[in-house]
Amino acid sequence: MLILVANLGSTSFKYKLFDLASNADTPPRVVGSGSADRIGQPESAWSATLGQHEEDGTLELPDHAAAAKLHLDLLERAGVIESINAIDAVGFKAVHGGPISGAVKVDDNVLDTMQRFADVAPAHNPPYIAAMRAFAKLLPDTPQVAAFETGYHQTIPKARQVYAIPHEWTEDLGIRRYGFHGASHRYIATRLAEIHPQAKRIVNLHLGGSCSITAIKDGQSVANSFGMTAQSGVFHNNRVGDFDTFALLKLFKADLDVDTIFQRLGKEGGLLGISGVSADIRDVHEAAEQGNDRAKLAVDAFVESCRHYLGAYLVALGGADAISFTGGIGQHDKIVRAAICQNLGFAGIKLDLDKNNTVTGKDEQRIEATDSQVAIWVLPTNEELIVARQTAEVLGRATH
Ligand SMILES: Nc1ncnc2c1ncn2[C@@H]1O[C@H](COP(=O)(O)OP(=O)(O)O)[C@@H](O)[C@H]1O
Ligand SMILES: CC(=O)OP(=O)(O)O
Ligand SMILES: [Mg+2]
Repeated sequence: MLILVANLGSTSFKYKLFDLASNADTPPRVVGSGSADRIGQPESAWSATLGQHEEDGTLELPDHAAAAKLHLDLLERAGVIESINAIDAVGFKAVHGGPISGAVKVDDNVLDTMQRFADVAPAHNPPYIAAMRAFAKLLPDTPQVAAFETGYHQTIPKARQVYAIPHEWTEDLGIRRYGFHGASHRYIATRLAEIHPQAKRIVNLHLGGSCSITAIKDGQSVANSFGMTAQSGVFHNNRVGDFDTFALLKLFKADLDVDTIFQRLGKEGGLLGISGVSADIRDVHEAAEQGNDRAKLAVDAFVESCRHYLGAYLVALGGADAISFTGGIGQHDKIVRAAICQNLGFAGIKLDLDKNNTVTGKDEQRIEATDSQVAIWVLPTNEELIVARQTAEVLGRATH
């Protein structure tokens, strides 16, 4: 069974094409994969692995649709599949389904619900809705599954779900913390259970275009930094993160209308807002190195934002056996990892700077000092594998 999993990140397009054997003991095989970064920027670097063959290049003015088309064409051209009609199902790492959580077959009700929540998921729901519609046109008979990110976080205790608001808003309108990045946090929890089974208390830092931190106890999510929406918690590439709701009153009084305020908080905040340079941390570091004070402030504030939740979750878990870094920044940014781990010896967390500097980001590596009580992992995430398994499950096929 060939399952294509589409991961439309806030800054990237990623996909994997899995061949899932009917035998549950055979692990899914990736027959093709690819990515494109800097979606929405002038130029994107893309790469693809198509069987034994690798290719890369650049794409001008990339959006998710252009990146998806490029990769589907490459799959056909490289002969990995004869035509896209060979794909048996498409799984989406969907984000906000409001009351719909976990994995479900995409139908009009799912699309309508995603549309109703598009206002609170502006960076994610619109491109997913567009992609689902585009695939339905291309492959009208191929089933689609949406694996909503909130599913993994259903184990978060109520006291960490509620906002301190009139309770009828929570009960009647569903205004509460949901948590996102469920596929990634679930993958890391599952993977660490295999390669580091002694680690029962884990803080996983998924830092990418969107950033979130999860406290994991015995494999389950018990806290996640995202709230009602994927704009909250640790701040993001260009989205605000945690913010004081009453500060909005000052913005209204400054004669800004609601749409403008939310547009700017959702597109001109985060790393971009503070630095004024870029939403991509690679550019922000470069500017900071050249002496740009706002760029340096953006990196420092980002690190503080991460340490805030790391500290909170160490308390929630009563200490950690392991912390792990994943996502584009988590896997590749040694400056951020080192700054987050600085002076945490009191909590048993000590980084080995040499290991931190030489880690590939593509392999599973440990970077703690020999006298650290807490393991520090850098782990490539594999959200697509989780979504492929969920897709097969929804469509009624047993998988490994
Ligand atoms: N080699 C790198 N070094 C440092 N940061 C990187 C690198 N590659 C990507 N990033 C950061 O990771 C972000 C993308 O992370 P990713 O997890 O792919 O994002 P998303 O899924 O949210 O689109 C980029 O915006 C950039 O800030
Ligand atoms: C919330 C979420 O899934 O974010 P992203 O796709 O940007 O990583
Ligand atoms: Mg992502």
